[in-house]
Amino acid sequence: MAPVTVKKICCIGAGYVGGPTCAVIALKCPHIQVTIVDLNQARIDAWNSPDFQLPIYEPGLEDVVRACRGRNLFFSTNVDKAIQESELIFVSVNTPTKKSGVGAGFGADLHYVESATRRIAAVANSSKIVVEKSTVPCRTAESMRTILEANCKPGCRFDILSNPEFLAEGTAIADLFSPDRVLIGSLQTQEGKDACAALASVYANWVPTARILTVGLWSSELSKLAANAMLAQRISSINALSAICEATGANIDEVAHAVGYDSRVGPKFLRASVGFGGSCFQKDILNLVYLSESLHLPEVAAYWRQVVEMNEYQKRRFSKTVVDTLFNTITGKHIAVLGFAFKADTGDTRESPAITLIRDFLAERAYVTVYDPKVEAEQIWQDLTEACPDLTLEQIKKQVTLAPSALEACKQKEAVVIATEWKEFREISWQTVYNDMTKPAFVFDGRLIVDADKLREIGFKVKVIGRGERI
Ligand SMILES: NC(=O)c1ccc[n+]([C@@H]2O[C@H](COP(=O)([O-])OP(=O)(O)OC[C@H]3O[C@@H](n4cnc5c(N)ncnc54)[C@H](O)[C@@H]3O)[C@@H](O)[C@H]2O)c1
Ligand SMILES: O=c1ccn([C@@H]2O[C@H](COP(=O)(O)OP(=O)(O)O[C@H]3O[C@H](CO)[C@@H](O)[C@H](O)[C@H]3O)[C@@H](O)[C@H]2O)c(=O)[nH]1
Repeated sequence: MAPVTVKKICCIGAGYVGGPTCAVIALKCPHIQVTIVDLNQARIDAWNSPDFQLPIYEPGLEDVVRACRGRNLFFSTNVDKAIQESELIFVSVNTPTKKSGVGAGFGADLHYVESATRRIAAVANSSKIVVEKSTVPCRTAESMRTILEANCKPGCRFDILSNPEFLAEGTAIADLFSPDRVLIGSLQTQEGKDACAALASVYANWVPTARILTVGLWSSELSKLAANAMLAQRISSINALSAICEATGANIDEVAHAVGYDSRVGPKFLRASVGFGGSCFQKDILNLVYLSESLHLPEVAAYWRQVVEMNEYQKRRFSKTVVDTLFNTITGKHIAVLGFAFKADTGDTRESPAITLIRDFLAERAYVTVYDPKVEAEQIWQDLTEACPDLTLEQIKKQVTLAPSALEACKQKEAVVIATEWKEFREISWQTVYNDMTKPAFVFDGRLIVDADKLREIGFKVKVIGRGERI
C-alpha cells in the first residue's frame, strides 16, 4: 500500500502545543485543511474571536492565525466530525502529573490521552494515522494501539506514530518554523513506515529532510523525556554551582561562560536562575523517575530525581536569602515581585518559581505586590489559592496586591524581587525605582538581568543569584 496523501488533519487539543503547531502546519501547507478541536468551548471561542484575542500569548502566533484562519485552519468543538473527516489525527492533549492513585506525584495522568483515543476508536469510519503529539511515558503508543485495534471497524486500519513536540514557550513560532529536528517514531513494519512517510511529507513542506528523524516508536517516546531531562539537568547543575559561587565569591556568569566555551558543553541552557518552571521539565523528569522505578532501576530513578530536588533547593535558597538579607524577618515588610510567568514572553504560569517565592513570603506574613506584563489577574489569584491551601482568597488578597506597571509595583517597597526575565525589567529606570522606595532599598535578582554595579552606584543593596559579593 502506498503512503497516504494527507489532505485533512485534525488536532485534538487546542492548547499551547496543538494550537501553535497545527496553525503553523496550516500556514506552511495551504493544500491541507487543518481543524483543531477541543472540549473547552471558551478556549475554542478565544481561538475564533473576531479580534484575535487568542487563548495563549506567543510572539508571532497571531500573524500565523490571521493568515490562515477560515482559509485552511479551523477551530471547533465538533471533535467527532473532525475525526471522521481527517486522514491524520494529532493527539495533543494534556498529560499532567497524577495527583492521586498509583504513581501519584510522579506518573503521567494519561486519562486525557485515553479518552481522546477512545473517541477516535468510537467515531472513526475510515482508516486513520493517529499521531501521539503529547509527551507520554514510553510505550503509551502500545496502549493506544490496543484500544484502537480492539474497536476497528471492518475495512479500516489505524497506524500509530509518535511525534513529540520540542517547541519552547515564548519562542514557539520560531521553533516551529525552523525546528532543530522533527522526530517521528513508528513501528518498523511496512505499514508503520508508510504512515511515517505520510507524516514526514507534511513536515517536508518546510523542514529540510535531513532534520526529519525517523526512529522506532519507543525510542521516539523516550527521546522526548530524555531531551527535557537533560536540558533541566543543565539548569540544576549550573544552579548547584551558583550556590558554591555565592559561598566563595566566584561569579556564576563567568563560570558558565568559561564552561560553555568548551564546544563539547556548549553555551546554551547554562543560565543560573531562581529555578526552572513551566509545565514540562518537572513533570517529564518525574515521569522518567517513575518509569525507572517501574523498571526496577532505583539508581537511575534517584539520579534524575535529584535534578528536581536541586530545583526545589534553589527556590528555597532564594527565599531564604531574601529573609536573611532583610535582617532575618520580612513580617509586615513590603516586597515587589516583578514577573509571575515561568519565563519571559509567555503568559503561562504553570510551575512558575514566582508562585513558590510568593507562597514563602506570605508564610512569613510579608505584603507582596506583583506585576507581570502578560499574566491575567484571575490566573494569579488561582495559582496563589492553589499554592496556599491554608489561606482563603480573601486572606491572600489582604497580603497581595497587583500593580499595573513595574514602577508602580516598586513604590514604597523595601525590596524588589525579579522572578521573570522580562525585557522591560532590564530597561526600567532604576533611578526612579530607587527614588520611590523605602530605604535601605534592596534588589534580589533571580534572573541575572540587572547591572549590579550600576544599581549599587544608585544606592541599592543588591543580591544576584550566583554572586558572592557582600552588600
Ligand atoms: N507546553 C509546552 O510548551 C509543551 C511543549 C512540548 C510538549 N508538550 C506536551 O504537549 C501536551 C499538551 O500540552 P499543552 O501545554 O498544549 O496542554 P494544554 O493544557 O495547554 O492543552 C491541552 C488541551 O487538550 C484539551 N483536551 C483534553 N482532553 C481532551 C479530549 N479528550 N478531547 C478534546 N480536547 C481535549 C484540553 O481542554 C486542553 O485545551 C502535553 O503532553 C505536554 O507535556 C507541551
Ligand atoms: O539556562 C536556562 C534556561 C531556562 N531556564 C528556565 O527553565 C524553564 C524552562 O524554559 P524553556 O525550556 O525555555 O521553556 P519550556 O517552554 O518549558 O520548554 C521546554 O519544555 C518543552 C516542553 O516539553 C520542550 O518542548 C522544550 O524543548 C523545552 O525547552 C524556564 O523557567 C526558564 O526560565 C533557566 O533557568 N536557565
